[in-house]
Amino acid sequence: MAGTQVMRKVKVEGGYLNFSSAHFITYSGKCERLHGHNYGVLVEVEGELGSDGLVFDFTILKKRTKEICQQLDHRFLLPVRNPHLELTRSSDGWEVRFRERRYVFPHSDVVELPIENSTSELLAQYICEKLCQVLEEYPTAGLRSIMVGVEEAPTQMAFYRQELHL
Ligand SMILES: Nc1nc2c(c(=O)[nH]1)N=C([C@H](O)[C@H](O)COP(=O)(O)OP(=O)(O)OP(=O)(O)O)CN2
Repeated sequence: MAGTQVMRKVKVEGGYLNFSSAHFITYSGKCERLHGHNYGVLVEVEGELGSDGLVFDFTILKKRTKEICQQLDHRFLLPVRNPHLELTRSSDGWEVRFRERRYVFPHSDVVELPIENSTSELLAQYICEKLCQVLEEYPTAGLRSIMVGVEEAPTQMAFYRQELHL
């Protein structure tokens, strides 16, 4: 029908799209205690149908998202841009201070993230931006947007959506 715009979407979630990590966030002048989550990740890609009948291949989307999850798995999520933490990098690890509290993490246990806080919102943005870089390896001219959701717990999830090819 003339004037009708068709929007298609593919989504991958669940299964092995997860990571288990330690973190704490700072907010309202406080800093949480160190704790962990079994995070779940979902990715939605919107776009036009390609000549082969796919918007984007599920298999590639899952595989490349999983690779990003694996980089975060079993690590401490260190938000290196957090203005409320005193961070010192040395040859044997990271020292993290918040007021009287002090943590020391060996490099092997840390993933350094270029974000201000390890909230689900900013983790979703980080994963989305990493995924966009990776997807440049594939034909993506028909894609219109990508959204990543990060679930901290079954009752709470944050999303980040980015328009593509504007
Ligand atoms: N919008 C957001 N709010 C909160 C985030 C977040 O990432 N985005 N994160 C947290 C904390 O990291 C915290 O780990 C989760 O808080 P909360 O659910 O309150 O803590 P519990 O796991 O103990 O929850 P219970 O359901 O009470 O067991 C806070 N807010």
